[in-house]
Amino acid sequence: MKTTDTAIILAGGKSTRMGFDKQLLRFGEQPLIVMQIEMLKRIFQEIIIVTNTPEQYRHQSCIVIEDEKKNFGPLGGIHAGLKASSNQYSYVIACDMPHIHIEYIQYMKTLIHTAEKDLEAVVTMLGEWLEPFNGFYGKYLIPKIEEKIQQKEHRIFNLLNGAEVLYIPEAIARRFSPKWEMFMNLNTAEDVKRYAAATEGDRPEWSVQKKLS
Ligand SMILES: Nc1nc2c(ncn2[C@@H]2O[C@H](COP(=O)(O)OP(=O)(O)OP(=O)(O)O)[C@@H](O)[C@H]2O)c(=O)[nH]1
Repeated sequence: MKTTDTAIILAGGKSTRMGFDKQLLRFGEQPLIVMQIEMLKRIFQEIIIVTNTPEQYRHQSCIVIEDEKKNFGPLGGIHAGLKASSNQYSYVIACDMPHIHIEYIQYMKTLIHTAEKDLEAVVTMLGEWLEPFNGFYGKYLIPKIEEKIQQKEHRIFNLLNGAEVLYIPEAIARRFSPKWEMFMNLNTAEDVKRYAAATEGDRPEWSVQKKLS
């Protein structure tokens, strides 16, 4: 039985380029990560946040965990999230991605459910480049991630290289998100300013919270 009802939000990064903890980025009344949680709850029964600061989420009805393998970047977060997931496949997104595309997520779920093979991941290509987030990862990958971590290999690209992956071509993904917004992430304060300026009118002003709760 292929189950796809978990979303994992990766929020355990160092935010070095941003200069402040990305988990605290706020647009108007709500932190971005809380907006993500609300949106993802529409289509997922289980939400898992993988963070270094679990105490900040005590008011959220989510599963909140820390990396088991620390300092392995997003791969460590995916590993902890997949282990905690009660579904065979989990959707994975970074906490700095403001555009969640529900139809695209549903499309990927359908690909998993209708695939003849047992896939290990569904991710999208941008030309030759892999988009590691806004994709699905299967529990089958847990031992492979552990092997990579043991080899001190952090790159998601190299993990997927040896796995049964369905790569969605760019042209198909662009039918859903012509300007590629659904893969956009905010790495620097400049990115945030640019994004806020581009969405002026749609998004309330941005700020940084002191803490989430
Ligand atoms: N759980 C977990 N999440 C991580 C880890 N490293 C990065 N992430 C998350 O993965 C996503 C992409 O991270 P990056 O932007 O590449 O890294 P970052 O540490 O947040 O930022 P920089 O320090 O500027 O590279 C973000 O949502 C991060 O919070 C980690 O070690 N553990």
